[in-house]
Amino acid sequence: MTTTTKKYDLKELNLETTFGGMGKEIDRDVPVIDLTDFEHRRQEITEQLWIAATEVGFFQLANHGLELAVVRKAFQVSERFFELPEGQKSQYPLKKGLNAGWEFMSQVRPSTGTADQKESFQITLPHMDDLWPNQTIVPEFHRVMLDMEYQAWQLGMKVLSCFADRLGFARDFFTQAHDRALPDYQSTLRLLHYLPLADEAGLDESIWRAGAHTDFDCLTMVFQQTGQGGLQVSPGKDAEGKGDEREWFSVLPKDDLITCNIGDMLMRWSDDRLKSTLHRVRMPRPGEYNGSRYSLAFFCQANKDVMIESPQGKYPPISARDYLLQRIKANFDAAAEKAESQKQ
Ligand SMILES: O=C(O)CCC(=O)C(=O)O
Ligand SMILES: [Fe+2]
Repeated sequence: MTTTTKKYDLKELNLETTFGGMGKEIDRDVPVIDLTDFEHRRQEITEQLWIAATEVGFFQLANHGLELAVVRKAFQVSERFFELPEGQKSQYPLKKGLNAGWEFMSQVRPSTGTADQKESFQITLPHMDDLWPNQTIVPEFHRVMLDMEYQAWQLGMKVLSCFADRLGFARDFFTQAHDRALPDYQSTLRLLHYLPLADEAGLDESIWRAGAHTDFDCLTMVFQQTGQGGLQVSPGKDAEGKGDEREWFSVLPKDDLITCNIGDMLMRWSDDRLKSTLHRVRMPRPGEYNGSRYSLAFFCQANKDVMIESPQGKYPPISARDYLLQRIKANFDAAAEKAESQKQ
């Protein structure tokens, strides 16, 4: 088991350093919540979301209204992007601290201390000026991703409006806090490509497609493709010191379901009533499909100038800007420091 001993300012980050081990696998179902006829069934759906989010922290949305054709197109275009030669992709480098642009194996999770085996391209609308591949480089990229980003945002706000109701906030509280029209908007659509594995590769327990972590945001919506598994969830983030006794269950990917989880911002905003849940993406094991895995994730991250204030004062107020910056720094600085020291 690999653990790092670094001390962070945020409670969430110090906890994360204790989560890196394999643990043991259990079977558990993720609650599936059917959004059919949302406006008429709002109350019932809110109850189901609340139970799933307070008890498990993970749930899947069915009949959510986000067209499958849009999602499939976004996957296609994302694959076209990742197929580009490295020299071309590096024209769109990740902007430090802004969640915009392309990175390759640069995310080191505090839980594992090793780089995630993946590349990603992040879309955060206010920072994209020079980052859109044009029509000849990846046809339709801009149009398809804008459409996907908008539809994901709309659905995210619908789900968050249910949590707002239940928390006693105005129904549009989170929509205001994630205002797409403002320059400090910082919700992110992330295209992910987990690298294929060589056939002869054995199992290295310190290497992960995505090391164990909780998300920084309010709500994450992950789109996955049938047959490309690996996402695992550990219920009960707060049970510290479990080491290899920590339990993990796998989430079965399905094209028409959206896998959602609560992130740390919403956990703070709800005085820990809503659970931000630990998860990871494991490597394929010998004999399993070991080709590329693609996923798309939309992170509902409150606008920079919004203050995250926990109603019962469990956490000191912090701006969404400062909160996110600390989390990004903890994930990306290790790789940057290493690259810098290799240059010297
Ligand atoms: O790709 C996945 O299935 C999960 C991705 C994830 O957890 C993340 O990017 O935060
Ligand atoms: Fe995540």
